[in-house]
Amino acid sequence: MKHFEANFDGLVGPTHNYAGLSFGNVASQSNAALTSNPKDAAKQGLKKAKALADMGMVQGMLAPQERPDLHTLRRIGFSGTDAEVLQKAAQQAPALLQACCSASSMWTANAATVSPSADTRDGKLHFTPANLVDKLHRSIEPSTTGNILKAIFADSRHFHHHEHLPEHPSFGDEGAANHTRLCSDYGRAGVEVFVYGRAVTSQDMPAPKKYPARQTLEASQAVARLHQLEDDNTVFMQQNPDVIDQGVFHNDVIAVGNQNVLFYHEQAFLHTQEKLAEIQRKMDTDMHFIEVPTAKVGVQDAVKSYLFNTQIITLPNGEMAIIAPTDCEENAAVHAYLTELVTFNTPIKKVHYFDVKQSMQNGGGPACLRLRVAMNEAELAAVNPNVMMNDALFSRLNQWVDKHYRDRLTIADLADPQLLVESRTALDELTQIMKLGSVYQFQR
Ligand SMILES: N=C(N)NCCC[C@H](NC(=O)CCC(=O)O)C(=O)O
Repeated sequence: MKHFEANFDGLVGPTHNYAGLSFGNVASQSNAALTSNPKDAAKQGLKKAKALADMGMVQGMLAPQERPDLHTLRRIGFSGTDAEVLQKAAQQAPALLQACCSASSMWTANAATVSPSADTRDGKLHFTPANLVDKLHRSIEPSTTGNILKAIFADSRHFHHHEHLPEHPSFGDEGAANHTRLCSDYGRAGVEVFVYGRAVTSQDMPAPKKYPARQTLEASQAVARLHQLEDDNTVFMQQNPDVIDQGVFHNDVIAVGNQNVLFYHEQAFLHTQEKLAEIQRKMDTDMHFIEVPTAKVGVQDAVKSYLFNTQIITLPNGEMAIIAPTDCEENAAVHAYLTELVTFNTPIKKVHYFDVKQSMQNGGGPACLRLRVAMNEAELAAVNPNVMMNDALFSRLNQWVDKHYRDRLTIADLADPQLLVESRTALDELTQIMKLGSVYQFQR
């Protein structure tokens, strides 16, 4: 049976904006209050997804969430008509309104952790939506994320869905952004590497001092238990707290893996050599550990350019390619490194650059925009086909964006009741295009 790694990219929602909501995420904070362009943002994402489909990759799209989130605003005490709720929230608690308007679900690397069936004891593909408790605006995503994943991966003979972890900082879970699956072949049992920022139950372990560590060891262990992984195919590594304090708020900002390649910065982890040896011991093939030294690319350049928030994909011809943001091309040190990398003796042979600047300005690169789901043919055949990227879906979604999205959005616009109407109209139509059923609160 054939096996694939599919990428499911987050479709950028109609309220994409720059509110500076993510403390510890340098781009989000430094671009706060910029005017955004939701239409461009959605189209940049669609272009990247379509380009991967055209390279022969299996590519799907995940629907955005309902924003402004009137359900949450009402839950925290704003009442009246929808327009009144928006107006009162804007006047009395603008930060809460902004949190309820973020299009942050576009970064589907944070949607869930996914374990392919080759790794799990029950032989099913497991999903656990991330609770994202560290940030208010993200903590309101997991229930709808679960609805969307269930609407796409519906067949219980193949797919096993879990509830998100308890909503407490002890179980801070950021999903696939802190999880990398390594394997010799997508269909063979691999090694699932969970990278955490702090451990709650061992207070003497190092932790960042300035910025939050969003992922806990306890959350990673809980997901590994839920997904029925064996000790022999899991590795838990700690992220270097010093790099979290330099803006590496997720591990996928400093490391990325694919099959037998782990591409990471010299300063990414703690106890690096010991942990890499454990990975190698548990793998059934030789690993390529590609370590980028600080002397070639400093942490600041890595954070600015998102060198490691790149996708490493295996093309149908077996070669690997890197999908990088154009910001990597514009940074001299990073561009020089990538140009050299493809000449090394590793499976990575090409780099493709994509303009995803609307997302990058909020700290989301190509890898943040996608959730990886390794599947076999039978599982792929059970996926809702209406979310899979092809010529028809690409042109349908571009038309949909043209019809419903604004090309300019400021923070002040978030209270505009018309934006709510536009957003709901767009999402209602999208659920019909993607045949998702009623996944949103406003449809229930
Ligand atoms: N690295 C991965 N996988 N994902 C990137 C997520 C970026 C996101 N930015 C934001 O949520 C900013 C929203 C704002 O400020 O308006 C975050 O910090 O959670």
